Amino acid sequence: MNPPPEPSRLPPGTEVGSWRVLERIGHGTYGTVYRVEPLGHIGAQPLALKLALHRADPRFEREAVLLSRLAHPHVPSLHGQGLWAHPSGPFPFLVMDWAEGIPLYAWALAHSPTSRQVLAVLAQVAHALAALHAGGGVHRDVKGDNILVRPSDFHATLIDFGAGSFHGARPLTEELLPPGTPPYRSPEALEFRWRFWFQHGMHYAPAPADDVYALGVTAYRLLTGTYPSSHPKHPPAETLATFSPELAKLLRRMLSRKPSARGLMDEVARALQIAAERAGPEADRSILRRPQPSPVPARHRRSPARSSGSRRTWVGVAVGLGASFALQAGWAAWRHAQEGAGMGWAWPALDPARGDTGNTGLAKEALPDNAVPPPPEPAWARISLEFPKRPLPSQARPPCKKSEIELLGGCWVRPEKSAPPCGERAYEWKGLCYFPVLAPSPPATSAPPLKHPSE
Ligand SMILES: Nc1ncnc2c1ncn2[C@@H]1O[C@H](COP(=O)(O)OP(=O)(O)OP(=O)(O)O)[C@@H](O)[C@H]1O
Repeated sequence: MNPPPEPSRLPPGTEVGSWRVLERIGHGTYGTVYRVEPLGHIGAQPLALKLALHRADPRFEREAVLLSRLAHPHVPSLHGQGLWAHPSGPFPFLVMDWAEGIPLYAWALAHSPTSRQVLAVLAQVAHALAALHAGGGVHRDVKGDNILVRPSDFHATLIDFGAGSFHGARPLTEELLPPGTPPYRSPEALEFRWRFWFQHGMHYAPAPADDVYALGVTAYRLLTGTYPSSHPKHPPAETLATFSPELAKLLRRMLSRKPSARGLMDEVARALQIAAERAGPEADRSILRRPQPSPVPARHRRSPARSSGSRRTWVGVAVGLGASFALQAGWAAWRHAQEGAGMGWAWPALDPARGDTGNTGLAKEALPDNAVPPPPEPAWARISLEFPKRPLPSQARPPCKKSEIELLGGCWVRPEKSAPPCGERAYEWKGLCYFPVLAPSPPATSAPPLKHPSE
């Protein structure tokens, strides 16, 4: 007898609930997605069936609840859910609308969209998120990989609500932070982790403002090919100067450190839509250009492996609400600014064709015993935490130990490799990275063992 197929490798023809597998389409950290058709309806409109990779994964129930509550043209509708029987135990699955399209960053690379088209796509996603927020939900994993754009008409669909949550949902993990993808986490979420590092039972309460921030990061990466830094002077003035003031303002607003300054998703959606509708003819130029070949000093050339597939470079877009909109070479300008600053030739830190594979944050304990931990965090360049003006609540105060450094009233350690980007766990101060030294916990409490920040 043949062994039963693995949930990640169902052959065509396999029956799952009332659906038949036609083709395996894609997979993420938690699920494999198949194109399916309803049993007994050969040739019917295909649907997407997402089958859990882990038995009894609670994220699937979450995703089903959120999808069933939302009826929106830019969100797949739920058609059904169930459990796929396997000798090792049941695997949850859900069936939803088939979303034709390719992930956002790959779409931009393949289709060289105009500024207007980019704005329109972002507006569609923002409208979908606004509907979710209006119903008391949050997505918590907004990023380019979770936005599919249909090449024929640039219709966008927001997918993967498995990391989402809604009012009244119980936390699925013991982690301080909910699931998410590191570069897209809001500053307040990162601060929360540091503030409550020691405290058991604390959970960051996800808010719509987190999704607004993540959409800002998505837009930023789409437009510049890189992630924003939380450095106070970021985005650098020279980068923003290459965008129209209106777009720069919108980006800055979505990426504000203060959640209330970002505006509601509904407002963001309307601002993006108005910008897309009213932009002048300059907004009809492509946001992507091929770089002019220029002599590159051999020592600064990228290795063939890293440069393959990224021979297009990103330029900024300039669109906005006013009469005059101008497209300019934002990324190129940024790159030249870097060169001018003595940093040498640099291709974008991120390959625009590459997504943000995987997310993190679902603690192992939230998954049943057959679960493997998610893959390591992907490379997330250019993230650093802004240095706090006062010591953190759980941070050691002076006198600091000999190996520590006293800065702004707190004790810090500098890792050996301390050049920014410092990552989401270290703070940047005057071009170097620091970890706060945690104060010893009071003897009376039963605090968990000390974790080193780099763990
Ligand atoms: N409704 C859909 N229609 C068509 N393709 C889809 C649909 N939903 C998901 N996909 C494809 O399947 C892939 C994996 O789906 P999804 O991102 O939901 O899985 P995941 O395991 O939750 O991912 P992650 O690792 O980001 O948590 C997507 O990147 C996309 O290519």
